Amino acid sequence: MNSNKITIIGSGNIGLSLAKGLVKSGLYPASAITLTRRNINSLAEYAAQGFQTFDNNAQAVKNADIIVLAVLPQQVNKVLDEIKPSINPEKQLFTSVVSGVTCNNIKAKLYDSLQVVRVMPNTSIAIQQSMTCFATDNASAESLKLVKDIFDTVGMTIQIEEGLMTSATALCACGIAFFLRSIRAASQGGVEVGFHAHDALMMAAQTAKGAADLLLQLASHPEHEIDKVTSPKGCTIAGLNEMEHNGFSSAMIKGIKTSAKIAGELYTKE
Ligand SMILES: NC(=O)C1=CN([C@@H]2O[C@H](COP(=O)(O)OP(=O)(O)OC[C@H]3O[C@@H](n4cnc5c(N)ncnc54)[C@H](OP(=O)(O)O)[C@@H]3O)[C@@H](O)[C@H]2O)C=CC1
Ligand SMILES: O=C(O)[C@@H]1CCC=N1
Repeated sequence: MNSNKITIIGSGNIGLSLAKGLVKSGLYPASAITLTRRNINSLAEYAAQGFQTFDNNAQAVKNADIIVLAVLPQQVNKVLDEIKPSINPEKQLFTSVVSGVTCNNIKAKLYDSLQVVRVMPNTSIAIQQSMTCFATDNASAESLKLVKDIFDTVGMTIQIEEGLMTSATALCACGIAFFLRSIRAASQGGVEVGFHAHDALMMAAQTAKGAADLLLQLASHPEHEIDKVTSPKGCTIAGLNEMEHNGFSSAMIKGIKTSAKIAGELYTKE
């Protein structure tokens, strides 16, 4: 178990998913994690589980070894102004999951000497299945190892160039929604061909999980695995080609490009 203390500023969807994942992984006890939000009543159930909860960000960061910024991009500036007097740039490691906010944006508001690591997890971090990308322009190898070790316990990690963080947001963080919608669509197709909705959803989800695991466990290429499914003159190629004629791959590619573009513009939007 880790001995350092984490403060998550902005305990909404991703902040709470992270907190749950870290406790589930066994790396941190709930008591080592501080959660903040303005509406602190919404955190009552987490306080009951042993998390520290605050509605005062400045107070909440004082004893933290690691700070995780998890508010919306348009909420960042106000929060950074609030916590600046309580930050110790020589002792604390600052991480941010906020889309579109660069390490330099954060240092410009806080301290140049502060070590900042941008981290892009997704909501499956709550069940230790996140694909988490991280990047920095000034953190030490030791700090990066600390971040990697933490996020490795709640899924897979990859260090990337900071310039690719908005692309990572689209592919991996927004990606959860894209794949969920694909599964939902598959289940709706399943209902049309005869299954009850509940069964169809479970069948589609397990099929998607199996497809993903074929790639992850066998290090295989999708088209190689697709070739094994598509019997000549068969029903798979007929269905797949019908989907492609209707823009299946194109829709996913265009959606990811749009999300990446918007992710890069979020900080400037108030
Ligand atoms: N959702 C996702 O899958 C992912 C999101 N992200 C990024 O994470 C960030 C948060 O997204 P998400 O969790 O979806 O958003 P949410 O709106 O669910 O969470 C933001 C939280 O911040 C709290 N908050 C707002 N202002 C303050 C403040 N001044 N002090 C303390 N807490 C505050 C809000 O609670 P209250 O109003 O009570 O203060 C809210 O719970 C975004 O920047 C997003 O880009 C990154 C990866 C994945
Ligand atoms: O939709 C958003 O802007 C955030 C960032 C990635 C996932 N959710």
